[in-house]
Amino acid sequence: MTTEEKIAAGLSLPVMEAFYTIQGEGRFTGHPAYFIRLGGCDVGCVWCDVKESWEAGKWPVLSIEEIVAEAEKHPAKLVVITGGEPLMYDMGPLTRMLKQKGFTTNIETSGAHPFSGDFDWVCFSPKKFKAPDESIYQVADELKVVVFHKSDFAFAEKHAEKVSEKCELRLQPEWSKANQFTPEIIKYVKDRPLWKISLQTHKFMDIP
Ligand SMILES: C[S@@+](CC[C@H](N)C(=O)[O-])C[C@H]1O[C@@H](n2cnc3c(N)ncnc32)[C@H](O)[C@@H]1O
Ligand SMILES: Nc1nc2[nH]cc(C(=O)O)c2c(=O)[nH]1
Ligand code: SF4
Ligand SMILES: [Mg+2]
Repeated sequence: MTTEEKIAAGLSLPVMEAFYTIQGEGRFTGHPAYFIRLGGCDVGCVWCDVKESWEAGKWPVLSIEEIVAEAEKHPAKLVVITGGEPLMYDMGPLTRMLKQKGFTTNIETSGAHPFSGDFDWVCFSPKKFKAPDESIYQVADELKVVVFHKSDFAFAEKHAEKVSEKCELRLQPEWSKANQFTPEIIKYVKDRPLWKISLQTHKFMDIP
């Protein structure tokens, strides 16, 4: 099999970085977790905080065996797969291997590509820059909308109408606009308690 064929089969993946840290955002904020950041994203968010991840070809391609062996070196059994956009790849083989080894598998995704993989928790963060694939709405456990502009509240409600009833709803201030939008998000959530606030707490702690 060529490297391209292995990537297409989800048996090897471009890995920008992998690191053991504390989940800073969303439902599992505060939980120690091993992050696997895959290279490659075609969504193009103007405010993306990892633009260097976008070009897949820049990053080393590792086999899923190598990726899982690194994850096993850390005490927490929680893995967060992020990127880049992880759903550009078939997440089936990597997530099945992680689960066989006893890991809980979480994903951070824009949902812009068809859903794949065996995930215990799906954090769906839709973007105006590339519409989500319809496959994400039924599997999302958490809808996490980044607020960068006042129109993002209506954008959030539009996606909230399409997710399942059990899906948790969160608003997260875009980091550079947090001073401007956090007061509006606080008021919004107090008035509409189906929504919760998510902050990028790792940035306050100055950890990866
Ligand atoms: C870098 S993305 C990678 C995963 C996937 N591409 C996605 O967007 O969900 C990880 C999370 O960070 C959020 N994010 C990215 N840049 C941000 C910023 N400047 N401020 C707040 N959240 C941001 C995204 O919305 C997403 O929830
Ligand atoms: N600590 C920490 N928590 C995070 N939660 C989601 C992140 C991401 O970039 O996907 C992230 C990240 O980059 N660092
Ligand atoms: S989808 Fe995620 S990784 Fe891609 S540009 Fe947007 S925030 Fe960045
Ligand atoms: Mg991040």
